[in-house]
Amino acid sequence: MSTVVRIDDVTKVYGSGGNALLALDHISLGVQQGEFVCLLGASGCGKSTLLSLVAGLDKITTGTLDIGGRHVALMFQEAALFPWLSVNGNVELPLRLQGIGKAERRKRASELLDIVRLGGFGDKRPHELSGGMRQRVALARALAQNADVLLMDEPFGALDAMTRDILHDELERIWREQELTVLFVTHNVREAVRLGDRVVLLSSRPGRVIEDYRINHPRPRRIDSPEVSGQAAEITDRLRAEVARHAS
Ligand SMILES: Nc1ncnc2c1ncn2[C@@H]1O[C@H](COP(=O)(O)OP(=O)(O)OP(=O)(O)O)[C@@H](O)[C@H]1O
Repeated sequence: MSTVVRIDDVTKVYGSGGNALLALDHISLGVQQGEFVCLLGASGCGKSTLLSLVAGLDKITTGTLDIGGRHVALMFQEAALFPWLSVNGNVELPLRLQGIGKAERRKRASELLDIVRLGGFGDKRPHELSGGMRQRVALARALAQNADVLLMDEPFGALDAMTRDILHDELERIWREQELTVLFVTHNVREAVRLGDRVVLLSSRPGRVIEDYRINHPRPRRIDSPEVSGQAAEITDRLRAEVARHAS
């Protein structure tokens, strides 16, 4: 297995002088090809910061971060679809930016919408869709970028539990079928254990890696299974201890 994302001793400081804020403190983390890694931690511990550094949206302060020139696609809690474009138009946008011609774009968008089980919805506008459907479109649009690594920042955080549960199943299926590498930020411990091959626990700010759990329960997992619940309880205890340590 090859390492797709290599983060070595990375520190991130926002601002400077008296306003300097240490967000990430000597983080080291490797993500292997095809791995599903969840980043978990208390609010403000730097999860989104780490994702934006991997995405190249911001610069590290010290250390090294190497993604070997690979392409990344990002997905956020809000689908951030263009409201004036149809579903097809939104999914086709990255294809258009890749210089793919109209007929091929339409064909590919249709395949991608089938993958996220939205076949037949291509002519709808984002406002005509539910929150879960909009996240499916956002996922199709991310897949259209043909990226090696999918970076997801609480993509299901705004959805109701049932919709989230269904999208966990869908994401797991797509991750396997498309052989994706996923780095997934959440503060939902059960969600992390439901989805991850690994759950990387960050300390309260400044973020440091305090545990790297390997989750070996067979897939597909149920979020309410005894295995997932048991491991989530163990990780929650560790997280609580960390938050309490930080607060004292
Ligand atoms: N652009 C920025 N400029 C200054 N400070 C920032 C910036 N972005 C984030 N921070 C600070 O860095 C710290 C880490 O923020 P970040 O959003 O990465 O945490 P998080 O773990 O994703 O939080 P949450 O779970 O609440 O979304 C916070 O204290 C935040 O206020």
